[in-house]
Amino acid sequence: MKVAIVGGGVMGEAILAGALDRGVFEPQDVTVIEKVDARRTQLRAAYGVEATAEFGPMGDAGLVVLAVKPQELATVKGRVRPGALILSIMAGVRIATIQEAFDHPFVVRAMPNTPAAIRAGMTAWTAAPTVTVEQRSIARRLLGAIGRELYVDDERKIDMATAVSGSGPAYVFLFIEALIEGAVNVGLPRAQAEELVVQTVVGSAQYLQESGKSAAELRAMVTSPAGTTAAGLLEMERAALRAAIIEGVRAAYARAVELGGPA
Ligand SMILES: NC(=O)C1=CN([C@@H]2O[C@H](COP(=O)(O)OP(=O)(O)OC[C@H]3O[C@@H](n4cnc5c(N)ncnc54)[C@H](OP(=O)(O)O)[C@@H]3O)[C@@H](O)[C@H]2O)C=CC1
Ligand SMILES: O=C(O)[C@@H]1CCC=N1
Repeated sequence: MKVAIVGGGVMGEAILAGALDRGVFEPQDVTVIEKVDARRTQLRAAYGVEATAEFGPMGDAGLVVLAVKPQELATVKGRVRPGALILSIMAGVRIATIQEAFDHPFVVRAMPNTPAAIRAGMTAWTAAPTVTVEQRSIARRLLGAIGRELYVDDERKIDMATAVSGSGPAYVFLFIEALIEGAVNVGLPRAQAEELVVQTVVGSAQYLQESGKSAAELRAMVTSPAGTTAAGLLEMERAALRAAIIEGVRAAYARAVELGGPA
């Protein structure tokens, strides 16, 4: 099957790399449609795929991945062939908008995240009711190649997932940056601070995944009576860290809905 990836940026490349690595695509079947000349050169050299600024290859593809920014959808002028699957990862952009833009019924909407670049992504996805069983299985295989995938039955949940797992890596990186600054603040050299913090975050996430316990239970296990953690947590709660995160997710969700335009 011929594949066209429209937009060879951060996410377009992550999907390409994962799919090639897992044998979901073969390089000779893939064309990346990318307007930045230097990116086309890089992608050709790194993955052995075709890369062009022309939209023509969209018309030959059985699978068209839309990985441009939501605001750039209007600049994508290609036509898709009957029976092809369009898989969009654009934040906020609704299935109906894509169906209308390309006059095409078969649309999957997915929300991956940047850890997809190392096949550790989390993708929520859904499909228009018209999408066939075979097309759904192509989507599942592709998204499974870049990490975990979760099918959701309601398109509104894609906007919710955008605010949680799509944007989530940025929240986690902000927390990591802050924890490193805290470590430096109490006197640790930066390189040691980074090593301590990164493994703490990786180990905590892994422990949560493998222990079968909830985050609240695991947090309680760290928090000794009258100990250091209780002192630290009290200050963070006083600074409304928990409320700030909840409000942040709500704002990201509102922005995803707004990007989709009026209902
Ligand atoms: N980054 C993230 O964490 C995530 C992003 N997404 C979604 O993925 C999409 C892509 O994001 P991301 O990869 O970060 O963005 P990037 O800006 O890295 O990639 C988009 C690329 O497409 C190019 N482009 C724009 N218009 C066209 C066009 N008409 N034809 C060909 N190429 C074009 C852009 O060029 P130029 O830079 O010159 O505009 C850019 O190189 C967005 O819709 C975003 O909502 C989804 C999940 C996570
Ligand atoms: O910030 C954004 O709009 C995109 C979507 C999810 C992550 N990045």
